[in-house]
Parts: sequence; structure tokens; C-alpha cells
Amino acid sequence: MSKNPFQTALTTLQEAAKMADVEPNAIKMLSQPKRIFEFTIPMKMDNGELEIFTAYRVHYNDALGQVKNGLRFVPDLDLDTVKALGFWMTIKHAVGGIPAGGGKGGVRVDAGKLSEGELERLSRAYIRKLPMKGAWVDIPGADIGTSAKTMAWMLDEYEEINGFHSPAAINDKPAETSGTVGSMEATGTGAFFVTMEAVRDLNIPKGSTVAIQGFGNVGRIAARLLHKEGYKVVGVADYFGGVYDSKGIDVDKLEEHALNHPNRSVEGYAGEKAINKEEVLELDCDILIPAAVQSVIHEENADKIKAKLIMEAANGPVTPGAEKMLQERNVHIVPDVLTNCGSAIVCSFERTQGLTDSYWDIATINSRLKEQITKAYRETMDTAQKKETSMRNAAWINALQKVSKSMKARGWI
Ligand SMILES: NC(=O)c1ccc[n+]([C@@H]2O[C@H](COP(=O)([O-])OP(=O)(O)OC[C@H]3O[C@@H](n4cnc5c(N)ncnc54)[C@H](O)[C@@H]3O)[C@@H](O)[C@H]2O)c1
Repeated sequence: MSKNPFQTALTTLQEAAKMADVEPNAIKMLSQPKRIFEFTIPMKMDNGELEIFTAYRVHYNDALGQVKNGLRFVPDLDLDTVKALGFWMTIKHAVGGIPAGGGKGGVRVDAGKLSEGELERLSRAYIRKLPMKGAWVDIPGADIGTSAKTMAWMLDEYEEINGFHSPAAINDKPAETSGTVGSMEATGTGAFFVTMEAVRDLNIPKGSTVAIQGFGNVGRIAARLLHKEGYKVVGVADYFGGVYDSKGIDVDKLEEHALNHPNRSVEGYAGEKAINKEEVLELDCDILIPAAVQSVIHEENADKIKAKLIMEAANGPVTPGAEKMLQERNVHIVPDVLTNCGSAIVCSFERTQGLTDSYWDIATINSRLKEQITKAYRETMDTAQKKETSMRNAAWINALQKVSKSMKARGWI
């Protein structure tokens, strides 16, 4: 398979199109982005030298609503990556029942090497130079290399340009600057709600065992909620190391340990035995949650996976070859576009709060997140059962049908 991320996305689209029964023109439209912006940002650095940065924004498809999603400030950003990510967001929004299209963008820059002042000037310049933006067109949010801080600068710049407040124009702002509470926890919380649905369908009772790879924003929150719900977290590992305990790990204590570790790692936590990031995947457990990086479950380790249920909290943790092997053993996989769409859902709540100037408490955020992500799970499961196919295929079928119906109604196809 091509290493070009956009070619990979198109291959996936062609495969999904075969099952989804949507008309060829829908696939033709979805094979190209609606708009691409590529521009340069010349900027005087602190040392007086002029640097010229390349910036992108892709509005991949906006049939379901204004585009939204992240900006990456990373040194290896290229247009094909941005196009591919915009495409994935189009699908994820459709799966999550989010009234938004898919967008992505960023700047080719090593954000870690910028001074605070340079980062602020670059963030503000990006928004100044972006041709189309705003709550009803395109809402940029944070991604790798950007954060709540950069998004607050962008919001401020946008409001200065326009001369009025517009809190719904930028996502992932700090809660105190008309952002939303719960955005940092949204993906882990959403993954927990989806897991609760899956365990009910598969009759995996409380007290069953869980292994988690990755203990960052997503894995840590999922571990905390599953532990609180009465599931036994027996193994956790991250990049630096991990721990196994057949009696169950006290996740509160593990969080405290990680907080005090120089790399925020679970490495060195006292349990039955130390394990590494590969061993955690092969533990004897009922539920496995890969919540770190892509392609960790592949053809070389798929036959060693013992879990009955894999919740894809990370993006693309199971390779297609491994998925085939796991399906033959009836291992149930809940795909990434569904399991980790919680942050996309809460981002859309952030926009709604900004548009209505009414800000919700965490209980409201979580109850609406639960309602929406559970509905997305049920829709996916219904399609999987009706079409006798996997949850991944079902999620794609539903997404392609939603987007193509809207394109049809709009007269695009
Ligand atoms: N944060 C979100 O809202 C969000 C939304 C959708 C998808 N995701 C995906 O979820 C995954 C985790 O995101 P996060 O926000 O928790 O990231 P994070 O940076 O907060 O944490 C990543 C964790 O994974 C571990 N890790 C890194 N490389 C590893 C490796 N090779 N093997 C094992 N462990 C490794 C790190 O040590 C850390 O514990 C990523 O794939 C991300 O793309 C995150």
C-alpha cells in the first residue's frame, strides 16, 4: 500500500464505497477536497532574520455543515497529509452524528523551537491570512503543536480583525475564554461510554479485565472511568514501561505515580510485574484498549491477542491484515472513528455554546456526550447486524450514506 496518506485514504474510500451502495458520483466528489488553501507566512524571528513558513487549510467536504477540526504546527506537514486528515474528519463527523464537515490545516514548523513570542505571532498571522473562516464556514481547533493557548490567540486575532466578539469561530480555547469544560477529557470519556455499550452487547460483565496501551489524555481517562465502574484494569503500559497486576491496579494511585514521573509515565509503578508496551497488548484480558499510536496490532502479533473486545481509542491501531486474523477468531473491534469521536463531539458543543452564549457545566457536557456517542454506537451496530459486516465497515457505510444523501439533496451529485 502507498505510503502517501492521501492515497491510503482514497484506497479506503474505494473499499468502503463497494459496501456502502452509494452512487459513483458521491465517491467522485469525496475523492477530492472542496477547497485547498496554501499560503506563506513571512515572519521576522526574534533574531531579526526573516523566515517564510508554508501554511495549509483544507475544507475537505462541507455537505453536513461548516468544516471544523485541528491545526498542526509540525515540521513535516505536507498537503497530502492535510488532505487525508480532512477526509478522515469528514467521516468521523458523519459517524459521530456531528453537523459539521471535515477540515484540517496547519503550518510546516517545529513549534518546539519557537519562542513564546514567535509562536504567538505565527498563530495570529495564520488566522489573519486564512481566507475563509468563522463559525459558519470553518472553525480551526488544536492538534499537534497547537494548544488552548494558541487557539486563544487566534480567537483574539479573529475578533480584532472583525471588530466584534465571535466565540464560536475557534475551537479548543481555554474554558475561561468562552471555551468548553470537558474538552481535554472528551475522547477518553467518549471511549468509556462506547465501551459500556459494547460490553453490554457482548455480555462482558463488571469485574472483567482490561489492558490499556497509552496513559495520556485518552488512556488515562478511560482507565480511570473503567476502574470506577468496577472493571479490573490488570495492565497499563506507555512508551517508557508498564505494569501488570492480576488482582487489578488502583488507577487513582497509578495516575498519581504518573503525575510524579519525569515522563508522566506508569513505568516503575509497583505491581505483580513490569511489562513493556508490546507485552500489554498480549495480556490475558477481556477488553484491550490501544490508546497510544497507530499500527501496534499487526500480522506478527495479532494471533497473540487474547482480548475478546478491542476498543480503538488511538487512530488506526489495528492494521487491515491483523483485523482479518482477529475477525477469524471472532474478536470484536470497535473502530477508531467511533471509539475516539468524543473530542469531535465536544468540539461541536463548544461551537454551540459560543453561538448561544450559554456555557454548560461538566455534568451537562457528559450527559450530552453520552447521549450522542451512544446513538452513534447503536446506529453502527444496527448497520453491522443488518449488513452482517464488521463495526468498521458499518461505520463507513453509515458515514458515506449520510454525506452522499446531503450532497444529493444539495444538488451536488
Ligand atoms: N486527545 C484526543 O482528543 C484524541 C482524539 C482522537 C484520537 N486521539 C488519538 O489517541 C491517541 C492518544 O492520544 P492522547 O491525546 O492520549 O496522547 P498523549 O500524547 O496524551 O499520550 C500518548 C500516550 O501514548 C504513549 N505512547 C506514545 N508512543 C507509544 C508507543 N510507541 N507505544 C506505546 N505507547 C506509546 C505515551 O507514553 C502516552 O502515555 C493518539 O493516537 C491520538 O491520535 C486522541
